[in-house]
Amino acid sequence: MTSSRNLNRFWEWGRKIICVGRNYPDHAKELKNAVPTEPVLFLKPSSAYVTEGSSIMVPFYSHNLHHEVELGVVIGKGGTAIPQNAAMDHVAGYALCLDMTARDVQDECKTKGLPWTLAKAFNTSCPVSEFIPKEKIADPGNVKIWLKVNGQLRQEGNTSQMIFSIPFLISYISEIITLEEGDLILTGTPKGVSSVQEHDELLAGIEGIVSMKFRVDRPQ
Ligand SMILES: CC(=O)CC(=O)C(=O)O
Ligand SMILES: [Mg+2]
Repeated sequence: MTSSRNLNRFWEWGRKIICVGRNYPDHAKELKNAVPTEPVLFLKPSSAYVTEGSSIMVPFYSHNLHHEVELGVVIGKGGTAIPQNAAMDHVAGYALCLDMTARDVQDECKTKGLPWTLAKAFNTSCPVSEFIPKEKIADPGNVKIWLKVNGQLRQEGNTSQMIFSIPFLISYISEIITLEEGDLILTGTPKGVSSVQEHDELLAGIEGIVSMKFRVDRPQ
């Protein structure tokens, strides 16, 4: 069945944003977390989306907002318990994404054993690039992603460093949470996460494929 909605604007669909944490060993280590043996999952609401031309807003309750550059996978065909060998048939394309994280709040949540919602799911916590059709990335398991703050390189990694591959993640997630057309999976961040301030300019890219620019602001 074909959909009347256009996946080129997947962020308007209001579907799930499923995030994978600690999927790069060097990032797990920089935050002194154990390297996971099973994917760490959390969710963002669709109100977290922000696209170029709008600003990333620092949540009023945070004083340590971090960038996390990640490859996003846009689901084109839904499914439950999708086998790994069929997983890529469910992918419509990709997007470069930021998993903006209120690190001070996340640290407090971890200490208190509370969920990460305030740290990860606030408005504008998921900046995204334009939609990248599947054919434009021949091997999503081998692309370079990077992020600069005010012209300074802070993050640079390759998706080949991911602990859990995209087919594995689609299969694993879909056994627990049914995937729907328009869902987005954030696949985790490489090392180099750091603080951003009001008025900073974030420039991020997938080498040779896409780049995107966002400004950071604070609500008045
Ligand atoms: C510790 C984290 O915030 C995990 C995360 O989001 C990641 O990408 O890794
Ligand atoms: Mg992340």
